[in-house]
Amino acid sequence: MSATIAVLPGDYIGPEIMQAGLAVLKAAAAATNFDYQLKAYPFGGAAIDATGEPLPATTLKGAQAADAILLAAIGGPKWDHATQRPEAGLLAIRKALGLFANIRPTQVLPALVPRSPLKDNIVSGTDFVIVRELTSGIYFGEPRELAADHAIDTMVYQASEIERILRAGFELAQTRRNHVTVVDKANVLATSKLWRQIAAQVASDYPTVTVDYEYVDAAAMKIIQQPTHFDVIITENLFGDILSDEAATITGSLGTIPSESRGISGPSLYEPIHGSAPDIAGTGKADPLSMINSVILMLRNSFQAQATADKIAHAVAATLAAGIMTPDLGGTATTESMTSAIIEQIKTKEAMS
Ligand SMILES: NC(=O)C1=CN([C@@H]2O[C@H](COP(=O)(O)OP(=O)(O)OC[C@H]3O[C@@H](n4cnc5c(N)ncnc54)[C@H](O)[C@@H]3O)[C@@H](O)[C@H]2O)C=CC1
Ligand SMILES: CC(C)CC(=O)C(=O)O
Ligand SMILES: [Mg+2]
Repeated sequence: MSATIAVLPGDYIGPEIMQAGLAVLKAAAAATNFDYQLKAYPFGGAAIDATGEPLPATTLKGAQAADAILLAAIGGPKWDHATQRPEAGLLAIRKALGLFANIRPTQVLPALVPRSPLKDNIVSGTDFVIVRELTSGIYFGEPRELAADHAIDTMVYQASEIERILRAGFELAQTRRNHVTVVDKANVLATSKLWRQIAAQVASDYPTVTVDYEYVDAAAMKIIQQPTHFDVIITENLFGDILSDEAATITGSLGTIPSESRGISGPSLYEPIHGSAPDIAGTGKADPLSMINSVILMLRNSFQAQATADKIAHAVAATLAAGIMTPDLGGTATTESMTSAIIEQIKTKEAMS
């Protein structure tokens, strides 16, 4: 049966990197007989322009009906003063699909060690995953108010929301190096104190997993100072948002990192962790790897299409090893030439096999 993929290209560099991801998917699927169909929907700023809403009902329905969702990125200055912002659509689709667990890998590929700002041997071997709670916390809490003389945001967590994300993280750790770091601000925040209590209970169900606790400020430092310490970091929505951009940077570039957002049931959503990069849109400088790596994650986790995913992963590694990379990694390739080089690798390997 053919896999149905909902495609949400979004704004600014979104359509540029989506085109790259889909071109690579097409080449790898042809080489491995992976059968799929794409259905594209407006989302974010593009949807506001087309329909007045960042998440039109047809887009949500299409996403719900798909086997997996590929999203590039939304938002940007064009909609800064619009009645509705594209980001509202992003929060709404995550909530509507119940995508509470956001998995953000941080892995320094061998070919990219010299491109990391850390560059030394602390970096090599860096391979950890941030498990970010995605549908609660301060991005969703009420009351929320913006007045001339004050503003309010509210951080709320239900115990059940904390427990399910902790369990997702512990389960993941069991498939990796059996180590969890719970990141919070339990010296100040009530929500974090509850996280620690529940983490201690959940940990007792996973005796093979070692656990440590870090305050978020210290964790931010340790990610730079000792990134190989981490295996699975579990944290709440806001902290995970911030720490994952920081962690991405030590891999060489924010422009390479994918993510998966999953719920209890229904399709997962795969997207780069970065935004729509309005500063480089239309220049050919957008790194397509974040989108291509999101395609790889989708193939592995939603479709168990390991051969197709491996085909792309090997082509990416070979392309980087040949020194072909976009300016964010210090190279001179364009989005298009990088994508073509990866497709060429897929076809060359196919011809040889
Ligand atoms: N999931 C999503 O769609 C997200 C959307 N946003 C939205 O994106 C818009 C822009 O936000 P920014 O704060 O500028 O963050 P951003 O992540 O778009 O860009 C930050 C920096 O990273 C660079 N960058 C990002 N992706 C890149 C890529 N693939 N290749 C090369 N360089 C890349 C950009 O050029 C920029 O210098 C905002 O409206 C924001 O709300 C932000 C984060 C996530
Ligand atoms: C609208 C934001 C919460 C998007 C973002 O920065 C992210 O998900 O990483
Ligand atoms: Mg973010």
